[in-house]
Amino acid sequence: MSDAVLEVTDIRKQYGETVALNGVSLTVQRGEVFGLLGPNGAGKTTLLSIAAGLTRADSGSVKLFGEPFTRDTRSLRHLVGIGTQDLSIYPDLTARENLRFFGKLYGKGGKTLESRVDEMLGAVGLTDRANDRAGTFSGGMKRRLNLAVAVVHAPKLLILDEPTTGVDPQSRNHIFEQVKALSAAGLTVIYTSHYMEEVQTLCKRIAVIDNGTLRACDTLPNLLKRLDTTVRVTVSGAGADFSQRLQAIPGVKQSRPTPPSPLPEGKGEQAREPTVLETTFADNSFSPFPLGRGGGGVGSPTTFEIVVEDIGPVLARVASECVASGADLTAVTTTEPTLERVFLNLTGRGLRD
Ligand SMILES: Nc1ncnc2c1ncn2[C@@H]1O[C@H](COP(=O)(O)OP(=O)(O)OP(=O)(O)O)[C@@H](O)[C@H]1O
Repeated sequence: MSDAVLEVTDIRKQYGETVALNGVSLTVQRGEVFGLLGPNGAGKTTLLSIAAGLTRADSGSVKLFGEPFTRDTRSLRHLVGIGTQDLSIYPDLTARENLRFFGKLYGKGGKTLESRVDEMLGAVGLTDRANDRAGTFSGGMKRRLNLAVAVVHAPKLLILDEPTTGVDPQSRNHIFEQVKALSAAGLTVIYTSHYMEEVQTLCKRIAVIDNGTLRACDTLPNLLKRLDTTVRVTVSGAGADFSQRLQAIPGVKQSRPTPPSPLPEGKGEQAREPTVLETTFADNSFSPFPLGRGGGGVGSPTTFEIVVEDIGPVLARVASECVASGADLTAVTTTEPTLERVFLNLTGRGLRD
């Protein structure tokens, strides 16, 4: 049996002139927490809504647990739970009534539903407020209840569209921990958020969409490998040709005297955006490159920026070049690749609203 819980193939969706999805295909595997990232208006909610059977695609197909799934498919609906970006809960119902309502909507009832409702209230920390109207809740409590109603019918696939937006750190952490617990219990989760650290921590694989198109879909380590590393090398007493010497080191893709920040911007997957490992040693006495201390050392320090794919083999050569050119190596600064930089590399820095 296939391990694919959700397979979307070549999904297209247009709202008037706006192309929300322009042929998106992806597969979510059983048991994984799958991250979906994209700037505002990228098409995430539209995709999730089609995947959950709430919106009809113009073309393309959705399979849920290997079965064709559309807005008209009733039999598979109970397998999916969706925590919508705009809250689904009813403000005039109490927390308990909301949970009962959504449970019944999916065909649950009786003692099983009542005990599930109690379980969910406890899981999201709302037992004490069970009989209060949801409209009286704080933003964090509403978000927690929104999560509970998404899973009250015990779905097999949980889709969460920005579940922690607009909540305080306590509620955010609570929701985050609940998602981890649900995942540990075997639920497959699709998680979309603008908080990169949430996605980086939770998700096994991550898709990035932009302008209705899938830009990348891979594991976090593989996404991070797309980035080059930029190393800032500060030396005193460097000769005029020092940048060229650095450029000549095997593995150095680019070298130049200190450019203005920010780092050069890559475009799409063709360009690998430089990133940096923050490891600065400003004090020469702690320099890990004692061999790099040449006899020169005169003049004010100059910083060069080099772009490398793999920092390891290059650093020793940088130190050797300092010795050879009689310069003092005074600092090396690098920066860790992050999901945020991968995201910006894939989607650009232009504002989207
Ligand atoms: N019901 C609709 N009618 C018209 N246009 C829509 C509708 N829903 C979405 N759109 C448009 O489709 C595009 C994709 O929107 P969508 O909400 O899917 O993006 P998103 O990635 O979820 O954005 P955000 O991060 O802001 O929630 C946007 O240009 C949006 O304005």
